[in-house]
Amino acid sequence: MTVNNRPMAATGTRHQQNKQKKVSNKGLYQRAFQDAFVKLNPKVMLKNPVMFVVWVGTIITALLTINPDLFGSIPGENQRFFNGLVTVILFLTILFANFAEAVAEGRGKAQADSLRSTKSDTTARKVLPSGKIEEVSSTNLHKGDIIQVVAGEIIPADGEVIEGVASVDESAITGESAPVLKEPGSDMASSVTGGTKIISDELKIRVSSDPGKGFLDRMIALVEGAERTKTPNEIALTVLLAVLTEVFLIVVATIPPIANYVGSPVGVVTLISLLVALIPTTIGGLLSAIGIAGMDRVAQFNVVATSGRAVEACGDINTLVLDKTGTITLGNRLAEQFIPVNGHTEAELAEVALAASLFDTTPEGKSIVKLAEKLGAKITFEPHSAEGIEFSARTRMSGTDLPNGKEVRKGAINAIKGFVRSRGGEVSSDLDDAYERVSRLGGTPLGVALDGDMYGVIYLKDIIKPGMRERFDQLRRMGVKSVMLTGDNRITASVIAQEAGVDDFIAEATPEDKIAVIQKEQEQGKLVAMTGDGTNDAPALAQANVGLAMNTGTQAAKEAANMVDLDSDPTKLIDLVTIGKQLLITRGALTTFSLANDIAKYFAIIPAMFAAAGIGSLNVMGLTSSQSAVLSALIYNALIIPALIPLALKGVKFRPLSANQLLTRNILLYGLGGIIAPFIGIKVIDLLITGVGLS
Ligand SMILES: Nc1ncnc2c1ncn2[C@@H]1O[C@H](COP(=O)(O)OP(=O)(O)OP(=O)(O)O)[C@@H](O)[C@H]1O
Ligand SMILES: [K+]
Ligand SMILES: [Mg+2]
Repeated sequence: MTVNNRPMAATGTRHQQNKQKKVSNKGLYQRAFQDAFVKLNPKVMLKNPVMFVVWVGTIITALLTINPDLFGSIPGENQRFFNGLVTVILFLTILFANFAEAVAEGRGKAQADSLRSTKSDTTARKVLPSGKIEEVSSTNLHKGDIIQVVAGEIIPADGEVIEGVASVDESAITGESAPVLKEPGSDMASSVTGGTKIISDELKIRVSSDPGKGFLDRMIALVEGAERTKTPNEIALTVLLAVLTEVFLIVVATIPPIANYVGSPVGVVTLISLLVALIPTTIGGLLSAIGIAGMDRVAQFNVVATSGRAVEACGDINTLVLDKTGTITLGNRLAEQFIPVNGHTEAELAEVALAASLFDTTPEGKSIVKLAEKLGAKITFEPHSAEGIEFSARTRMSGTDLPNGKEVRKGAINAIKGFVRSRGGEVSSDLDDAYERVSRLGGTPLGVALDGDMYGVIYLKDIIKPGMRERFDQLRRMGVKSVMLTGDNRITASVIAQEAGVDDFIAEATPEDKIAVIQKEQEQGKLVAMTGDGTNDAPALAQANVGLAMNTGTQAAKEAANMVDLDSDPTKLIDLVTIGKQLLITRGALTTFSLANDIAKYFAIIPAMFAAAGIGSLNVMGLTSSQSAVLSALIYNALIIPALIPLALKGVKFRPLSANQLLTRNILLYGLGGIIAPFIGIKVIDLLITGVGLS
């Protein structure tokens, strides 16, 4: 199964189509072709040691084309036409490698252009401390400034809404055309992004980023690859390839004395050809393209990664920490039923539940009000003289302080039990039956109390997202353990955990528990990924090796995380793990293939070199002539790069197997394939060039 055609990734697919529309492929290749020449600059080439050796080799063979006797003359060797052909093939090898990188960068560059077009310098209306309004350029807005934006205007900077309610079109950033409601206070809806457009009403916004440091600026720099630095894995592989190149350089340098000894002197051009054929040009030429394509694939899933390192880390994740509500379940928990206890009636419970939810703006709160009103409950106090107590993850309760001094609360069962006892009440024995009944259905039970008097339980119904079990099974096969973290009670947690098929769960978790769980895993040497959206998730997101914040989340969460999901779909972490693994596997597979190729090239060129010494029996491939053998090996060596560009960009087909199974499979496929393919390829090229009379 590949990442791209997975049916679950419905949002990803939709946005992929979206992005593809913005980026035309024709322009992409044209630009990449130009960039391939720009990258010939030796300063750029130096970053890639393998290709730099080819670059130096090309210059030498070019000189030897102009003056074949530059390094003295060897009979039958110094031929201008042959040298010229080698020069052209080596030059194309470099060009193909540069083209691979340029194509990989292309989509990001085009995306950056389209983002930049939404980012125009506008005039912003800054609200001065005196209350007066001053017009300033949006480039002069700083953190902490207060600005006013009205319908039809582009929001000039990132910020938090402090006044007003308005709908905002965020399609410039998310590709999602449905407008989003923005209002102050709530975690989900109060943060706005510069470059998005207000389509109704007006907002007062406190600017949260300095000029050039906004979300859009960061995103442009990221997709453009300006901030791309090699990841630790990539550096390690580059060093390995450089060492291999050096080893082959030494090996090739020892050939002339031996060749002279056996009476078959070898020319410089043939030696350079052998060197280029043996050094790992295939993986050397495709390495950065693979990394860039990984970042790009993440971007196509509408996720912004702040570094290639984060994308790679996804591939090495051992433990995935997810929260329950909204991640494993659909999360629109709606009140389904009131279950009275302690001798109260359903109507009494509905009335207290209504009072406790009057100021609760969460979807849960609103749904409780709706159900209570449907059952005929009425408010029996003056709302203006009552005070709403907001829900917090720490208290796990919300409610209302009534004008008559009484307090109504609703919340997690243990929290409500604590509240009732603290008000001198007793927990009635039928409460446990009620909450267990709800929990066994996988629902969230909320206890309702008025001071020390327990009224009953609200059943908040939640549904597990379809296909979760398969996704966790898949993760398990990849060796990734899933842990569900929830503020909900043990029974509900275990029911959902079992049904969804997670490996482990932690119930009644506080924000502190979240970070502790991650630390504990990391102490055992595990790499941990986590999703979250709230300010109280921020420390855990920063602690995790991969933190995926929801775009609807708070600024704090987004800054702490190293990835932001623009669609706010937490299950995307599963796709990211797949992309990360695919990136690592693709790199491994192409390295294996590249190195395995050497065997055939060796058998093609070495016999050719010593042909004059009469050891033609070495010519196991039966190639036509010495020159056609060298040229065929070099042409194969050059053509294999563009031939593998699609694989480097798309990634090796990914199967959810354990690391060991994958290794065995890939060594078989890319190792054996890498040994066999060039024997066939070189032989075919040899027949072709002999046919057209090139040699
Ligand atoms: N609006 C609310 N009013 C009162 N209590 C609530 C409200 N929302 C949730 N609760 C209770 O608080 C508990 C913790 O909720 P919270 O949303 O913080 O959970 P969490 O830690 O994010 O985990 P998850 O979202 O996965 O359940 C809930 O299980 C529920 O019992
Ligand atoms: K090579
Ligand atoms: Mg939650």
